Amino acid sequence: MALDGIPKMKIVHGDAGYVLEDVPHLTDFIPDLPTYPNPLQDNPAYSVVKQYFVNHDDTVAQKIVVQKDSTRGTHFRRAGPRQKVYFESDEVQACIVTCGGLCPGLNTVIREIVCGLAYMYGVTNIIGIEDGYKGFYARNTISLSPRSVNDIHKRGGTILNTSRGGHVTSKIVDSIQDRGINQVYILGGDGTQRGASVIFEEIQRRGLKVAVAGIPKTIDNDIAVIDKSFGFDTAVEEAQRAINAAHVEAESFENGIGLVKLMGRYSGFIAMYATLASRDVDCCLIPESPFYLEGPGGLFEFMEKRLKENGHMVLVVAEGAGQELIAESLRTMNHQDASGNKLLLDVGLWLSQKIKDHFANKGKIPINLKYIDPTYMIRAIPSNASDNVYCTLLAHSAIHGAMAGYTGFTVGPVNGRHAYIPFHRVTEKQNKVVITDRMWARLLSSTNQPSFLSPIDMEQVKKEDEPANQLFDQNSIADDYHVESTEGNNNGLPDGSTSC
Ligand SMILES: Nc1ncnc2c1ncn2[C@@H]1O[C@H](COP(=O)(O)OP(=O)(O)OP(=O)(O)O)[C@@H](O)[C@H]1O
Ligand SMILES: O=P(O)(O)OC[C@H]1O[C@](O)(CO)[C@@H](O)[C@@H]1O
Ligand SMILES: [Mg+2]
Repeated sequence: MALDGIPKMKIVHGDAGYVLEDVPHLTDFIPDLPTYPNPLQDNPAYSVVKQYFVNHDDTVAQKIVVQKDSTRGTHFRRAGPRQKVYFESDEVQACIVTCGGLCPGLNTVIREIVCGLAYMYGVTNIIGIEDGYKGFYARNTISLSPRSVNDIHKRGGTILNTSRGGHVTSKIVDSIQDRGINQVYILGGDGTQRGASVIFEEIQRRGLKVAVAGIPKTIDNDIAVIDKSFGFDTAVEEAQRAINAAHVEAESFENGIGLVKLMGRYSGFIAMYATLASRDVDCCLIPESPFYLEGPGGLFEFMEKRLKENGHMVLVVAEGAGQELIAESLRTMNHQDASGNKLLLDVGLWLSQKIKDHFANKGKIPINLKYIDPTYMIRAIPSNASDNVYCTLLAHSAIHGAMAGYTGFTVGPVNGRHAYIPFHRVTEKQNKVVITDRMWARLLSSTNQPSFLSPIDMEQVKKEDEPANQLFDQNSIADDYHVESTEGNNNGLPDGSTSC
């Protein structure tokens, strides 16, 4: 339950600075719940697996690059099936809801929750809530079975539909209670996980035996703690097609410029990875790295040089880049969508016009600019093979956690191992590209673009940047965050927040 807006944390301390940031369990607020043997032990597919069940005290380390004298640091509870479960198969009434924007793989996760519950735990009562959170109280539900979801993973979008806004906690929990739902699987981004957290708190306050499991979804990859979000790889792959087209167009005309706008409201991961993967991009602009157009060291100077050298160039811009520059030139109001997310000004159109105006000036070279905006194309497609496997593991981890009585958690890989992470850890901040980290340096050295930072700016940025996870980059200095940023308690949390 929240105290001054801060959720109560379940922290366990161990030797050598070991800290477990645990997730809630139904028995925390409903004592004496009966347990049952896990039906998986009799499942022919799983019964042969040596050590199939996860040990009760298995945890996953957040920081795996360590030094001789390092403390052990923060850990999360390892995901996976437990010996004992807190639900009998025919007692389970599960529901699934998808919220926020689309993302490749949503249908795969839905399919695998339905099939996983049915095939691993013999659960048959599963319903889909349509249209996101508001569907809890505004729409009828749809019944889901392995048969009805059999080939949905081949389709983009979500068969349940999704929405932004419309989260009224009390009405959602009333609906959960009235329908007798006792496992809630919620797929969505940071906003959705915030919504899931307050649903969990209300369920806990009412003392209901209902497990709430969040499955993080966003192509922006802006969810903290987890290695990466599903659909991200698919989106990066699809972005290659747009970049290829931009390159072909640019190459085929004198002083051709291909400009591609990619998604990324606050985080430039898609633009950064699409650029690194393509090798055809001359300059990548992301929200985390401020840039400027005119004067020495600016974008236009770089473009003139590149066009002189190569006769063409490709620019990739993340939708959230340069917002302050556009706002300055357009003096626009601050608009929001139904979920309260800032509505962005179109950097692609703005930049196209600025580039055209610049090169139209007397004495400048004539250019051929082609602007490609594949925004929704990269997220409205089915997930690729590796995302499909990832989605399956996420669904299974969520099911195992809920069946084992864990609740109020988001599931996701931390350093490659699936873990149960308390909601507040994935919602307290967003994952961003750290421009003082090695991955951004790799990009700068691969495109050879300017950093747009003066030596003074660089010092400032180094001081300000809080390293976050960088997509499996185990060598990243970002991993040092949890030691360097702690004061006193060495667990990455504010002092005084360690009581359990
Ligand atoms: N603080 C909050 N408390 C309760 N509900 C919230 C909160 N923030 C967002 N939500 C709800 O979560 C849902 C999804 O939020 P949002 O539109 O921000 O997308 P998201 O989950 O962050 O996904 P995306 O990756 O597309 O941004 C909406 O229904 C919104 O009302
Ligand atoms: O147009 P919609 O559906 O609100 O979604 C756009 C947003 O969704 C995201 O893909 C995920 O948050 C952002 O990159 C983008 O700004
Ligand atoms: Mg969001």
